[in-house]
Amino acid sequence: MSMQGSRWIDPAPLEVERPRLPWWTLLPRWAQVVALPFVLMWLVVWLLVQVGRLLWRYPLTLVAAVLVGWVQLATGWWGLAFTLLAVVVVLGVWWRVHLGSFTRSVVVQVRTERRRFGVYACQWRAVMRLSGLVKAHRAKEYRPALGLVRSHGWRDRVRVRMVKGQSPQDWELRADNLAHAFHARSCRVRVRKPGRLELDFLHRDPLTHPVPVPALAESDDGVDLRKITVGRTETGKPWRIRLLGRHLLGVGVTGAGKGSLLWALVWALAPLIRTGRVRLVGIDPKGGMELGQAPEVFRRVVFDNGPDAVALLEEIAATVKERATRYRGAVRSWSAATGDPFIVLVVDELADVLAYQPDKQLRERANRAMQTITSQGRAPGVAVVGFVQDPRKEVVSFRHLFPTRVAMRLDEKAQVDMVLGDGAREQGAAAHEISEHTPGVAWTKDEGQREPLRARAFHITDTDLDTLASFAAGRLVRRAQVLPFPDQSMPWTERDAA
Ligand SMILES: Nc1ncnc2c1ncn2[C@@H]1O[C@H](COP(=O)(O)OP(=O)(O)OP(=O)(O)O)[C@@H](O)[C@H]1O
Repeated sequence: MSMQGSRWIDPAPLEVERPRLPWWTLLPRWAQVVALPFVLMWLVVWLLVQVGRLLWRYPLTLVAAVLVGWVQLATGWWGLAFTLLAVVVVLGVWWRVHLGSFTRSVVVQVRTERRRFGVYACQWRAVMRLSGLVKAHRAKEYRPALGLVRSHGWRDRVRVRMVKGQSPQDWELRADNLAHAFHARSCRVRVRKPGRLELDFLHRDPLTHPVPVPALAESDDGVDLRKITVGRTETGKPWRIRLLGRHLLGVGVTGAGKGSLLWALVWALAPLIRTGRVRLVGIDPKGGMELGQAPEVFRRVVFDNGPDAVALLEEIAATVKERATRYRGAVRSWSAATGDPFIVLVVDELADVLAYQPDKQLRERANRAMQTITSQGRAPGVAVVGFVQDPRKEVVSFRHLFPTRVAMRLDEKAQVDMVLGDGAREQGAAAHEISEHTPGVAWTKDEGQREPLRARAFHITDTDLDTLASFAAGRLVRRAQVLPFPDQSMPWTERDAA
C-alpha cells in the first residue's frame, strides 16, 4: 500500500528509563541478613571518618559551637554572655601582649576556616567543572579532591589530589583560570608528591617594598658562616645563606638586583672581615662598577678579566691545594680553630672571566683554576660567590658545583631549571615572572633543601656602602655625594669652574 497521502506517522519509541534497583536488593534474604552487621559497622566507621574530617578541617568552628551549646545548656543565656565576654577579654589581652602568637594561632586559623568553607569548599565543584579539570568516564564524573587549606592573608595554600590521568601541566595551563575564579592575583602550582599538588593563590606580594638592611653588627660574636642573613623570605622569616662548605651562584638579568645580594652578604660578614677571620677577594670584570663601590672591604680586588684576574684565581686554587694537604689527616674541614682565615672569592660577572675572555690561554687557565676552587675548596674553607646573567652551560659549564643557587629575575622559563636544578619550576619557582619593579627578589634553593623559597635581598643604598667601607677601613669614607643642583642662571664656563 502506498504511503502517499497517508496521515500515519510512526510513533516515537517509548523512552521510559527502567528503574534500576541497587544490586544488593537482588541478593537472597539470608545473604542480606548476614551482611547487615558488616554494613552497619561500615556505616559507623564512615560516619566517624566524616566527623573526623570535619574536625580536622574546621576545628575552631566546631569546638566553639560545641562549647557555646554546652555552656548555654549548663548556665543559660546569661552564663553564656559572661563566658563570651571573658573569652573576648582574654583574646584582647593575648592580642596586646603577644601579637605574633595570637596571629599564628587565632587569626590564621579563623581566616583559614572561613576561606576554606566560604571560598573553596562552596565553589570547588563549579570551578573544577568550568575550568575543565574534571574527567568523565562511563557516565561517572571524576573530580580533583580539595585537601588542606591554609590562609595567611597574602596567600592561600590549597592542597589538591589530582584525578588519575592528569598531570601538573594540566593545572599550570589553567593557573590563570583558577586565580580569577577564586579572586586571587595569581596562582602557583607546585607538585608535593605523585598525584598531589599544592596551589598557592596569591592575593598580594609581601615583597613589594624594599627590605631595609639592619644595623651593622659591631662584634663578630653572632656572625655564623652557616647562616648569614641577607634578606627576608616571603613568609617574613630571615633569608639565610650558608657559606661554610658551600659556593653560591646568583643568576639574573641586568637590573635584577644581584648587587644587593652581593653587598648584603658582605654587610653580614663585615665584623668577621674587620677582625681578619674572613678574607674577601674579588674580581669585577666590569671595570669596578660593582666592587669598586666599596673596595676597602676586599683584601685584594681586580677590576678586569685579564692576567691579574687569572693570577688571583690561580693563587686561590694553590691555597686550596696547600690547605687540603695540610689538613689531610688532621682535620676533616675548615673551622676557626685551624687559624686560617675563611676565604670568600666574589666574582661579579663569571661569564666575562670564564667564557668571554678572548685570549684562549687565559680563558683556559681561568676555567682550570675556578674548577679547582669550586670542586675542592669547600672543605679547606674557600667559598665562591659568583654572579652571572646568562646561566647556559656554555657560559658556566660547572654550575652544578655551586650548591646554593639563587635565581633572580630571569628572561625565560627554561632558565629556571638551569639555575635551580631540574624540577624547580614544577615546585613553583617562577623566577621568569619576577617583576622588574622588584629588584632583589629571588627564588633560591640550597643543597638538601626540598623546596625553593622566594625572598628579597636587603636594599643596600650608596650611603650603606659608605658605612660599610668606613667600618672595614676604620676611617670615614664618603663616596656617595649629593651635589647641589647647578645654578641655571650662571654661564657655562662659571658653572664648570664652580
Ligand atoms: N634588594 C633591593 N631592593 C630594592 N631595590 C634594589 C634591590 N636591589 C637592587 N635594587 C635596585 O635595582 C637597581 C639595579 O640593581 P643592581 O645594579 O644591583 O642590579 P644587577 O643585577 O647587579 O645589575 P647589573 O647586572 O647590570 O649589574 C638599582 O637601582 C638598585 O638600587
